[in-house]
Amino acid sequence: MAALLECEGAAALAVVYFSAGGRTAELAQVLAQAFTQAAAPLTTPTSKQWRARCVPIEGADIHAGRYRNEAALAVVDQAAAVVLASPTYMGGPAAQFKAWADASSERWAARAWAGKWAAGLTTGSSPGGELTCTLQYFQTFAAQHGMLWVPMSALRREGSKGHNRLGSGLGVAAWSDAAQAHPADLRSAALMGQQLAAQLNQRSCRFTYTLPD
Ligand SMILES: Cc1cc2nc3c(=O)[nH]c(=O)nc-3n(C[C@H](O)[C@H](O)[C@H](O)COP(=O)(O)O)c2cc1C
Repeated sequence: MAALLECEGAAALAVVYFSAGGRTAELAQVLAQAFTQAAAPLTTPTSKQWRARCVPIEGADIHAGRYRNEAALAVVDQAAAVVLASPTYMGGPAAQFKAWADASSERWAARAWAGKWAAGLTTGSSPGGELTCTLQYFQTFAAQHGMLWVPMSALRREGSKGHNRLGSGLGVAAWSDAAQAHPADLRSAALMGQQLAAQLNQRSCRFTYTLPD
């Protein structure tokens, strides 16, 4: 099998999230903002401005269990990287997120998202609430699409400037039993945004394949 690697200059990040109570949304927005800020100095006069765009998964777009919002899916088509974000519900992503993921199956068949970068973010009310299971699902989903996984590279750090409180390597794992996201988790989300900007600065690649006869 011959594989042809194509590199593109333009890049943008889609942050796809479901959030019922606002904590995942808060983290997703901080991540997106940190990406856009970190990417701004990387923009050249000839390249597109690198921006992150948040794509909320709305319950109103789910009909009889099926997610139907082609415009929202198309945001990912245009992006070079995607962040998959959902609260952990019963040890996995929320059903609303899964409905969105299932709606990407035509793109899976067309290899439309292959070669994009992907990262994950989840929230829970408990530090031992199987957050890792949700991140593992996101990684599996990314692999099915042929996307390239970006792990959480920052180690656990305690203290007033701490981050990655759970020492997660798979992605941003945040937990709070309060009404808002924890400051350390907001820093984790920002770090992931910065990391994705740095990743895209190194290389933005799309793959096409020539299958054997
Ligand atoms: C149906 C349901 C199931 C949940 N399951 C888990 C779980 O398995 N693990 C956990 O840590 N938290 C669990 N939670 C708590 C949520 O993950 C947590 O409140 C999360 O921060 C909510 O995110 P949001 O504010 O973005 O909606 C669950 C909440 C609901 C409503």
